[in-house]
Parts: sequence; C-alpha cells; structure tokens
Amino acid sequence: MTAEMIRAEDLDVRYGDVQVLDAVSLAVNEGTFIGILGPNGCGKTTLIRAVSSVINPAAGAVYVDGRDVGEYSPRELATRLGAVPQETAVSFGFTVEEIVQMGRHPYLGRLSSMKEADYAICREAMDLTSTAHLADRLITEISGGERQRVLIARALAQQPKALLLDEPTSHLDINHQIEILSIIRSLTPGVTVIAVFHDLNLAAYFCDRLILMEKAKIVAVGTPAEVLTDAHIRQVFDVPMMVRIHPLTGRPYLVPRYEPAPAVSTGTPLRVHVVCGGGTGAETMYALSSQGYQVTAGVLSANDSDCTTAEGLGIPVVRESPFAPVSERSLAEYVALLERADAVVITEMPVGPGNIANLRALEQSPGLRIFVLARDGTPLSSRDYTGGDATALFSSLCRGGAVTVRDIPSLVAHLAALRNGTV
Ligand SMILES: Nc1ncnc2c1ncn2[C@@H]1O[C@H](COP(=O)(O)OP(=O)(O)OP(=O)(O)O)[C@@H](O)[C@H]1O
Repeated sequence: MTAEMIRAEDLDVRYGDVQVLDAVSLAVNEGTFIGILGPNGCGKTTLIRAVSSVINPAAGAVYVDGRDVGEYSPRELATRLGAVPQETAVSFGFTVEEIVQMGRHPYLGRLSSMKEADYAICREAMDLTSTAHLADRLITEISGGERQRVLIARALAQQPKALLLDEPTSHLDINHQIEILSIIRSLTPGVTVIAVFHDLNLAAYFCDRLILMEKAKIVAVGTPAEVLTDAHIRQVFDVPMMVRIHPLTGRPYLVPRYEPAPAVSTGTPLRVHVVCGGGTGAETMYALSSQGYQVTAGVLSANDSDCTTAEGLGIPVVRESPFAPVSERSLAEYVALLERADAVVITEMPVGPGNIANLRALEQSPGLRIFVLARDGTPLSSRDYTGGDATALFSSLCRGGAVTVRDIPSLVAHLAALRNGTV
C-alpha cells in the first residue's frame, strides 16, 4: 500500500473575523502530483502555507511523512518539504547561483560549507529549470518568469520528499509553463507534489488528483475527471464550461462557453437553419447566434464537431447516430425545421452518400431563401463525394435562386437585408 506523505486534519485558519480555512482535511499519498484549484481568495495559498508550517492553524494538525510537523526542527522539515511561494520576496544582493545554493542549507552543519556534491546538485537543479545561464545575475535583475524558475531550482536543490508550489507557472510563458510542469511531473513518484493552479486545463493535464476549494472548504477531491465536472465548475466558478475529453490524454479539458448578448433585440428574430458538417459550421453558427438569429442545425452526426458546437451554443440540432445514413425520422425532424425557417445556410461541408439527403430535402423546399458559403466562389468543387450528384444538386439550387456568399460578413449582410425587408 502507498504510504501517506502529507495529512492535514481539520485545519482552521482565521484572519481576524474571517475564517479562511474551515475544518479542511486532506491526505496526499507518496509520489502523487496533486493540484489545488479554486477561485481567488478561497484559501488555496493559506492551505499551502498551513501545510508547510509557514502559518500555524488555530486548530487541526499536519503530519508529514507520518510525523506531526511540530516534531520537526525547521532544518529537518526543510529536507522533507520544499516550498515555492507565490509572492517571491526577492533577496537583494544575491546572485541566482547563491539563491539556488540556499536550497542546500538544511544539509550543511552550522560551520560546514558546500561540498562538490552540493554544487553538483545545484547545477543539476539549474540545468533542469533552464536557469544555468542566469547564474551570475542578481535575483533582483531578472524577469518574474526567470525568478519563478530560479525559486523552483532552489526548491529542487533542497531535494525534498515533497514539493509545495503556489501557482508555479503564473509568470511563465506557455513554453516555460509546459517545460516546468513536465519537469515537476517527471520528479514524481520520487517526490510528492502539491501545486496551486489557476489554469484548470494544465492541472487536468499534469496532475494525478485534484482538490477543488470554495470559500475556505474543500468541495471535491479525486481524479481530474471526478473533479472537473460541469456541475462543480458552475458551483465554484459560476461560469458555464464545456467539458470535453482531451484527444491526447483522455482526461477532461474545459472550454469556456461565452454566452454573447444578442445584438438584435427588435422585431421577430429571423430563423436560420444551418446545414453543415465536419467543423465547417462552427464559425457560422457562432456568428449568427451571437447576432440574435434563431439558429437551428442538422442533420448532423452525433460525433461531428459541428454537433458539439451546436450543443455548446444551445442551438437545436437534428442529430443522427455516428456513421449512420440520415434516417426517416431525422429527415422528418429536419424538414419540419426547414418549414419553419426563414433562411438556410449551407456551409462548405463535404457531401457524400451519408449526408446528401440534407441537400435533396432543400430542393424540395421551394421558396426557402438559401445561402451557400463558398470562399472560392465555387460551391462544392472538390468536396463532392457522391459521383457528381451533389454538384448537380448545388447547380440546380443556385439556378433556383440560392445565393453564393464568399464569407460570413457578407452572409450576415444578406441576412440583415432579409430581416429588414430590404430584399
Ligand atoms: N495575511 C492576511 N491577513 C488577512 N487576510 C488574509 C491574509 N492572507 C490572506 N488573507 C485572506 O484570506 C483569504 C484566502 O486567501 P488565500 O491567499 O489563501 O486565497 P487564494 O485562494 O490563494 O487566492 P488567489 O487565487 O487570489 O491567490 C482571502 O480572503 C484573503 O484576502
């Protein structure tokens, strides 16, 4: 069985009248990378500080490696826990190399100095964090991101059994975020890591387990999939998110759902049906729904990314089982939407035997305003996988009055004219 590296029991922390941690308990197994998430001010930093003994909780206990933290001398504790704080109070006059070497202090006697092995450990920590080239620079004269990497190097030089990091990537560019988190990840299982994150997706990608906090309490603990649910995110951050499965990791990743205020507020909104597929409809659906059009979509395969977009935007969509031809039932649903629509937009989707029924139904809807998006001016051209049937259908639709538009602004202009009755 894996041993527990850190255990906190019923931690209470107050600042004046404000309860900042309210009976918070957690257990972190050896070798785990655990992320702490939650909105600003919910108590993440305070939890890290209480666990690392920077502050004393009013109640509760912290055990590190099986022993109460109170039983450790500061020097001993520093060989177990390495902390990288969020606010990095910089030490004037020290070079980067000296700062990293401070990580070795817990291992040195009062009068003994660094040995070759200590220098080697510091060099390795600096190489790992890409800070070796900064060795002779003053800590006060490097960038916030460089400083963050130097402080991580110092914590690594400490060779702790557990690392506590408060927003370790907050000052880092995306390249260094990935680099540092990959390094931290590679330290496990030899080192146990607890890190505060604001980026939910980075946390989901790198951490084994997550802790979600809200107002001084822990509200969820578990794997990224258990913690990063739509319900939890709504509860804690009060923001709608789409939870998807990351294509590389199978873990969740979150996409914020912006709900734009409709720009069109007067009169009856125009109903526009979008015939799309393969991701060709996302931009159109977003543009039209954000302008206040009543958008519908389909028929779409349930695993088509356009279907995901429609669902995310709250657009009613006629859905078909993946890889199945358009069924009678879906077709009937689709035709019912066409009958209610004021206009139809066909995006630059590929047309094959699976979805040509979408176009055939349009041919049987006389009087419907049809707009065909074709950026190169030629509807379909190389995307007809029906042996020419779809091309013939498109030509017939265009002869029947379908309008070809080259981009979304022109489409929107046409629809606005239709709405205002100027065409
Ligand atoms: N030294 C202090 N004195 C008084 N109140 C404090 C002190 N430190 C933190 N607080 C308050 O305690 C609460 C929790 O702060 P904490 O820094 O733990 O939050 P956090 O979740 O880490 O926030 P953030 O995401 O903004 O970093 C906040 O309301 C904060 O204002």
